[in-house]
Amino acid sequence: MPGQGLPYAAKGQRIGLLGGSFDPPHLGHVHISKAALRRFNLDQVWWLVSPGNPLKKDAPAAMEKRLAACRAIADHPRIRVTDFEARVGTRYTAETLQAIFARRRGVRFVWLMGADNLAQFHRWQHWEWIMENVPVGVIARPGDRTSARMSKAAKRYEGYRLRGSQAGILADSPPPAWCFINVPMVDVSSTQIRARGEWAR
Ligand SMILES: Nc1ncnc2c1ncn2[C@@H]1O[C@H](COP(=O)(O)OP(=O)(O)OP(=O)(O)O)[C@@H](O)[C@H]1O
Ligand SMILES: O=C(O)c1ccc[n+]([C@@H]2O[C@H](COP(=O)([O-])O)[C@@H](O)[C@H]2O)c1
Repeated sequence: MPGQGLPYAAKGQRIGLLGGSFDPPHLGHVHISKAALRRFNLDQVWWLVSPGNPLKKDAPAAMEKRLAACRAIADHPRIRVTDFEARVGTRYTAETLQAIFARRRGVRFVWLMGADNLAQFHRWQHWEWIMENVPVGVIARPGDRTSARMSKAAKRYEGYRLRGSQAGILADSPPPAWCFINVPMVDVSSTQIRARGEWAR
């Protein structure tokens, strides 16, 4: 089966998947990727540049523009950028994960997201399947810690939450397993950058 732009990973490696609109990418993405590499004991983080978030009504900037900006800012040997979702024709994370698992057997994946996404995770297609099929690492984000902790997904899977001190074993933990890590927070968002007129769609 062709890789379709999926980075290489050896069997047994621990890979964090950071899905995002990256419209535009910013230092918050770099910061949480580095924090995830360290705290979740990962070998790589792959940025999955989304063709378009199914819950966002406005289309993002062109894929080529976002990919180029991601590659420029993610200048780190263990962060890889891919347009895999556009190549396989999916924008739903559950489908993306199935496609990745089929192409990279024996690799240990962790789904990464900021706290704002945990707060609305129960609106994602097949969200319970996601929780039950991949460990999930959640990274603190300014303003979203409480709503994330009180969210439907957090409550439903509270019994499967690893403490922050156990973050290093998340990738090796059979799902459901998730972990919220408190890291120094970087208050930047793509919305702010677009509002300042520094990025055109
Ligand atoms: N500053 C940040 N701190 C923590 N997580 C972040 C931060 N910025 C982005 N993320 C996380 O990175 C992932 C991709 O984010 P995305 O590309 O949507 O950026 P964004 O800044 O949230 O964009 P927008 O403002 O357009 O919604 C999401 O899981 C999001 O929660
Ligand atoms: O699968 C879904 O239903 C779903 C709903 C909302 C968001 N997502 C994914 O969540 C990731 C973060 O999206 P965003 O726009 O907040 O960067 C990105 O990979 C999206 O495809 C996925």
